[in-house]
Amino acid sequence: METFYLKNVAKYHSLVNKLGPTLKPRVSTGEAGPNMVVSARIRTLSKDEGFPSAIFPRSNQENVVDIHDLYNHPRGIPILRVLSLALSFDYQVDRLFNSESTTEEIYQDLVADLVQFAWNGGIGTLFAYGQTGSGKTFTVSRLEQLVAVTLMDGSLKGEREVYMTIIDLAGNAAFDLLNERAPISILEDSFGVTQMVGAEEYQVNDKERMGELIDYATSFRRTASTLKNDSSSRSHAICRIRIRDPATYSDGLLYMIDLAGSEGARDVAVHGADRMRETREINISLSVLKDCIRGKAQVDTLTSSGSRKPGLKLPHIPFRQSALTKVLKHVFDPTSTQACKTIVIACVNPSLADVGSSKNTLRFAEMLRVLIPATNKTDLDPKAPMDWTNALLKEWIKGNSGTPILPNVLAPRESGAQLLILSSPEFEYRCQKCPGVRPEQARAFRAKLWQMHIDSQQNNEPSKETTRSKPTASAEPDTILELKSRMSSRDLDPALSKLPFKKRLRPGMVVSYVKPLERGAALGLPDDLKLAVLFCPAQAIQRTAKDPLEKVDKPGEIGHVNTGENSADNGGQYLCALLTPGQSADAYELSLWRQIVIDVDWMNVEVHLEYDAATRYYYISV
Ligand SMILES: Nc1ncnc2c1ncn2[C@@H]1O[C@H](COP(=O)(O)OP(=O)(O)OP(=O)(O)O)[C@@H](O)[C@H]1O
Repeated sequence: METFYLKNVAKYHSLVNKLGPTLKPRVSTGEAGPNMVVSARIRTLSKDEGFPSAIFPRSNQENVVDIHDLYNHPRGIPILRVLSLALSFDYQVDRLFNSESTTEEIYQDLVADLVQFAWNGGIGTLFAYGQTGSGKTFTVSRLEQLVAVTLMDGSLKGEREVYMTIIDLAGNAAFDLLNERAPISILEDSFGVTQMVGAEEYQVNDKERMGELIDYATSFRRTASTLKNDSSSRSHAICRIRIRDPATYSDGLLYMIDLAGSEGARDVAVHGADRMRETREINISLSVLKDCIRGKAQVDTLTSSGSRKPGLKLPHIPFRQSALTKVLKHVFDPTSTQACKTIVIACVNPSLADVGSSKNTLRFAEMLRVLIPATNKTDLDPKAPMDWTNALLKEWIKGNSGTPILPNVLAPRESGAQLLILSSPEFEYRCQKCPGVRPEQARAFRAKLWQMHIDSQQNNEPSKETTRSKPTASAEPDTILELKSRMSSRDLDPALSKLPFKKRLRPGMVVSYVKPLERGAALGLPDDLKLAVLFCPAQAIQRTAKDPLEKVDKPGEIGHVNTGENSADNGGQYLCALLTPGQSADAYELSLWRQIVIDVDWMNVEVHLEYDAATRYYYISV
């Protein structure tokens, strides 16, 4: 085929030049949601490749590209496929970067906001997807360096601690790229939290150090040569940046993922059976990823577009089906209450020789776009923010802020539900972007929205009934409400309650604890934090962090996890997550990332908590 293309380069140019500029415009049936941007980057075409460019950004319609493929007609005269199958090869994304766009432009347009979002406590995820040699590593590695600069140059407001972990996944096996590619395990603990067991996490304080770690990890990435790329990445590389706010102990997360190249069967045929199997595994994990990204976007759309109904059956998100999506559980888990934003960069090589793969990549990108249908609903409750579309929300902001909080700045595309789950630093940051808005006004405005939401849910008796219903051990939950109803910390076996609680410690149990003063001070914990959820025995996560560059052992550097140096018996310690007081009395928020090790001796008593889906808080039940 490549010979055919090369022989007909002149013919191809003349056919493309004859095409008029106006092809039938693409018509969107809705608008993109605020939490997902699907973009495409057309890589620069090197002259040495010898093929003309076959991908053409449409001049009269933004973010649409046409691919013109040459067809070897049986009568012997090559024709453009696009003429015989009009509209077959045009694709639309949310944001298109042409071959002149630099990675710096992509960063400014898409990624800078994602970094700010994670800095403010959200979960930001960036994927680079595309066939081998399409520029994924080129794009992600430069973006990582730019992220390092932003995180470390002091331009973001507030104090944060930054931690990095970099792993790669080949099939279902996982390896630590900051520890000489040592094998690690991706496990879900009994509390349902995914742990990268054995992976090291490093605190970083300057951009040089971050850059060194990124380069060090790259040198351990698994690569092999393909027809398209001399050193093709045959694994998914995941860089996780955890951004801790020491004032609140909450974590924002930024994932930057350079996916393995999707190779066609033609490319791997010359490499034998092992390579075929490897390619099959990569393609399966990419397919699961597509289902998860799409499923999550559908769930977001259904639960936040104003069309959510109680008991609504939500799409299944198969995040347990591959190691890649398991690591990203809290991005895809529909029960996650942390706000998430996702960016996909579909990378394509514009060469005519690659049209087949480019079409696949752009088709994949299009499939990830879940559009929010235009709605003219009239039955939305004006007192229930969960129901509000973006238009209603903007109206409310305009009429209620009292200060000049601009609707387009606070909620450019969000629905009411999406604004509610935005982290408070992000909410306040957006308010303060409006001239003249003070921090206390921003906080008060958020409280006003939340109060309205809580009031609206309290009037909604049937939903309360559902959320408080008895847990059942059988059958997978189908809806968010049903799932939340099982989020009680009570032991499912009432007979066990007769035993002293220290004899029946189990993951998921909530305990109150009193820490000896000097230990509390050493951990830097505020005095009011006295409830915690047990995860697992401390020895299950004990480790030391080895600095891969300086070869120095740094015990206990991971997060603020105390590895129990003062304890005589490690079996008497549990890794726990803290519960922090919420906005209303007796309400608590679960901070999954604020983990500490607690001695059993410090524990006082078991506390029963019930999750209330309406307010998204845990309440002490008597
Ligand atoms: N936008 C670009 N401008 C200039 N050169 C580029 C660009 N994108 C990629 N390249 C070059 O193309 C080659 C392949 O890029 P890269 O290794 O990033 O591809 P990849 O998609 O990560 O491939 P694989 O999946 O096989 O790892 C590299 O030599 C890279 O420098």
